[in-house]
Amino acid sequence: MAFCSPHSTTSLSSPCTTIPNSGFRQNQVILFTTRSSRRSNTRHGARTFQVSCAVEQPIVIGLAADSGCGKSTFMRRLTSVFGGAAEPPKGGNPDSNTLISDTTTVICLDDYHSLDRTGRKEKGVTALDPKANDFDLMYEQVKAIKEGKAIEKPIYNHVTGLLDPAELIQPPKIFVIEGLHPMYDERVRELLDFSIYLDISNEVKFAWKIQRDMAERGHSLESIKASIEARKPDFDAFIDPQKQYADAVIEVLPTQLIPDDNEGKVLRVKLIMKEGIKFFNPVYLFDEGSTINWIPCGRKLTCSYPGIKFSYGPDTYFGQEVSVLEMDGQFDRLDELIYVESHLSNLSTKFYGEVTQQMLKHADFPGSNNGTGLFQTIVGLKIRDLYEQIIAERAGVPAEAAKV
Ligand SMILES: Nc1ncnc2c1ncn2[C@@H]1O[C@H](COP(=O)(O)OP(=O)(O)OP(=O)(O)O)[C@@H](O)[C@H]1O
Ligand SMILES: O=C(CO)[C@H](O)[C@H](O)COP(=O)(O)O
Repeated sequence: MAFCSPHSTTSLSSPCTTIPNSGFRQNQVILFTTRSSRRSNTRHGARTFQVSCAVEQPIVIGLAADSGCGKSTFMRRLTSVFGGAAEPPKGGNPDSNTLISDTTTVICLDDYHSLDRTGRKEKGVTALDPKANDFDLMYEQVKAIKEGKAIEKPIYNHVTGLLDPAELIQPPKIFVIEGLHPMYDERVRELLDFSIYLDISNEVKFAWKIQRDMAERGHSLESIKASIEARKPDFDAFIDPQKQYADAVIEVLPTQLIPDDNEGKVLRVKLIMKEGIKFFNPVYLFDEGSTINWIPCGRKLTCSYPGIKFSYGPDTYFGQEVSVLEMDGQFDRLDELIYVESHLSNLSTKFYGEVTQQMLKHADFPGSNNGTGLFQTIVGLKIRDLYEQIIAERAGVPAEAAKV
């Protein structure tokens, strides 16, 4: 059996053993290419490892949204679809932003901030500004992972506001990059097998921020307002435009069921799904391609005021053909969701009722009683399906044979 050593420069085709104490898996040959020389010393030597042997080539998913818009919640739902719990890297930095499960590794793109909190303040730029982020390194490392190579990714520490020493990330089956800029850089965008944008309207964002930052972080109403206002120009310039590139957009708006509602508690949520994406068939209600309005409240679905309304139909989004599924209102009883599920098609479930089961399992997550939770769960199932189809195509077998 071949043996890999840290300074090996040969690529071996035969299986190789794990480097002792390195954390590397079996069947990987590692060629260390230290790139710390071109990094500032605050980077603590981010490195790219070349790996050969029979390693997996991950599929790469991008999830874009502003801070506090539900990315972590979405990631927890996605991981759960694959059946595992996600945890930070074992024995690593307690402030790591990475979450690893059996199938997925989720990294936070804040780790590619090139300026720490003080640096941003000195230069007068926000974290949303591309000038505060290292897109070359982001591209290099996402590409390396996609090629099945391990990386040493920097860590941005949200507690201290500093750039911490890098952490080792192995290529998983599914690699998710979540954060402010997954679709900003064209090179990174090209590496994505699927992309999602969480588009939270200003009114709703404000309501969620108040809820979290006042209740959990002790911020004042004025400081929350000021922070949203301060971010807005850069959000509009650099974050929001990414939604045109997303394969699926979850748009969250105030309800239309309550006139002049400004509480932001009842939500109208749209799932905008691009047509013509390989391995992604948009979900539909009743009849594919028709325009449908459906009020399911009545004998089979309990609805208190203001009720629930679904809509579905074709549309265009940034000049591209899309299907849009919309839910306005909220569920009173989550177990009754099965009634709605039975009227939706192309859900990519493995058994009847899987959407309802997932939603019930995470009834305590934010948004479980409305379209945010429902559509996040559906997109999670579509990603599982996409993964299985890509793996099947690579292996030249029918998709059924690659089911996880
Ligand atoms: N679907 C939802 N319905 C209601 N509130 C929500 C929903 N999703 C998120 N929130 C609110 O927003 C907060 C942030 O959610 P989450 O941690 O998932 O977002 P995030 O984008 O990962 O945030 P950050 O980038 O700041 O870590 C939650 O604590 C909750 O208050
Ligand atoms: O928009 C953000 C991404 O989640 C953060 O504001 C950004 O990462 C800066 O972090 P900090 O709040 O620690 O200065």
